[in-house]
Amino acid sequence: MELKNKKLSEESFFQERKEVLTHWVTGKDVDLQEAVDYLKQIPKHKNFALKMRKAKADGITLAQPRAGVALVDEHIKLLQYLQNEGGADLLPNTIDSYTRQNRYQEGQAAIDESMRENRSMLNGFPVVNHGVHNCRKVLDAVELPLQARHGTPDARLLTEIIHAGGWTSNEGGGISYNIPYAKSISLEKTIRHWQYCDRVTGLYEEMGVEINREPFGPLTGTLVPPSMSNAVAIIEGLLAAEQGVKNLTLGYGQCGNLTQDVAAIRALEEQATEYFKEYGYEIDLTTVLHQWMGGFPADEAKSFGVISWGAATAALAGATKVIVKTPHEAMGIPTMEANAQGIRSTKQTLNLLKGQRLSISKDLGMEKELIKAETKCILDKVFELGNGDLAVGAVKAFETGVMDIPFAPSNYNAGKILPARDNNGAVRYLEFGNIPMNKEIKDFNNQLLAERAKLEGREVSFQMVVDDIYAVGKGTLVGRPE
Ligand SMILES: CC[C@H]1O[C@@H](n2cnc3c(N)ncnc32)[C@H](O)[C@@H]1O
Repeated sequence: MELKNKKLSEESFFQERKEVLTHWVTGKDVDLQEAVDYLKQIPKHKNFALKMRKAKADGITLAQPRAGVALVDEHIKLLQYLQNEGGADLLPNTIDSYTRQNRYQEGQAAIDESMRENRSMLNGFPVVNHGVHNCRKVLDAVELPLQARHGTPDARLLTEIIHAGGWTSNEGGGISYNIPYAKSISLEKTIRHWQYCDRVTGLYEEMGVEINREPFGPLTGTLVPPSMSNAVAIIEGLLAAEQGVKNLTLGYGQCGNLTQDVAAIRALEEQATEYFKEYGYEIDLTTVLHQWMGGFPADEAKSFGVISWGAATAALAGATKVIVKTPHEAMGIPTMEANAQGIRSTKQTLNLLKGQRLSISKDLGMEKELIKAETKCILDKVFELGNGDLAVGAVKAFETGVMDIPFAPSNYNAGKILPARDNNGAVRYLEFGNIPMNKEIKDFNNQLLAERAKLEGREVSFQMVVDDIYAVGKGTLVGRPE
């Protein structure tokens, strides 16, 4: 399987598709033309791509939770509650861990057990087991667009089923659903799997159905420097565009310093637009900010502080969408009620900030240019490593540590990078590993960390990283020495 960043040919795609649809019995219900006809009759207010485009045009930030349980009827009740009591603008279908690993047999066993126990024995909705018609049943039961949110390295059958089932958005990507989610699956494999997923989206677009794609921005969600996550987002956006994807939401995980987070979202949108233009792709681009993805305070009142801060950051950045956390984040899967509270808290803050934006200050402008310069250093090297082929370059970039995600479980990740916060809480590179930043950028990062060390009366060290990882859960942003 020679990997290249080239639109899959009809012949090779449909050849592969025959096999993909046999991965589980529910694949037999996927019929492309029947699905297109079904998708074309879905009311417009239930199309994810249309709703994202309108939100961007209206300059508003939409709120979307995560949510998923094992059984169809309970899942419907949950989504209806988040729609009606939470006030969600978009609905998720968070998919369970068995499905994410293509372990459908165990998914079925857990469904059976959930029915016996009358409670969800899965941490999400096992969409492959439930199949196309149950996806449509879920869509019929709500008044909002639906998206699949998961962490699936091989999402080919999942993608076929959700779109035939009327869900008009899919999260993920060959890098963003591998490096943070898997231990020993090669990037060649997952980038190729996600070229297939994107080609499915491209095919629907060519047949007149708009489908939204959203690479997974936050990655490990643990102090990921904005330029590294923006580089991954832009790469996955370009790979998707080559397969015919037209409607893209690029994402970013909130780090906590307002200037840096707003700068990161603005840099992402501007730089992605520059790359799409340079490579000749017409993309309907929107952005999403994920509320803080790191450790949360256990105290529910404190968690609302974190949630509201994420909502405010998304609004002031002008992000098209914000992914909502809940006051149960420190415990695990939230109850329906806690999930709805997270949405209501978020919407209250979004409404208070409606129309407000962080004005372009000197600091904001400088931070945005820094992030774009750092991201360019990375992407230039990726294209060089691939001799111009982005897919090949991405694989080689991880092999050589040119791209490196902090705290990722994957054996394909170098793990030489170390992040830490500067005195204002902005995430900086403490160790660059093999990441190809120029001297000016390295000196600037080192200087900011040295300033923190001086203030704290300690050396720049790994202890800062550890302290920053626990800080938010303990109630601060910067992990100051005790
Ligand atoms: C990406 C990780 C995030 O997804 C959340 N999450 C994972 N599975 C579910 C789920 N089934 N329902 C609600 N939230 C969920 C988890 O709490 C964490 O905030």
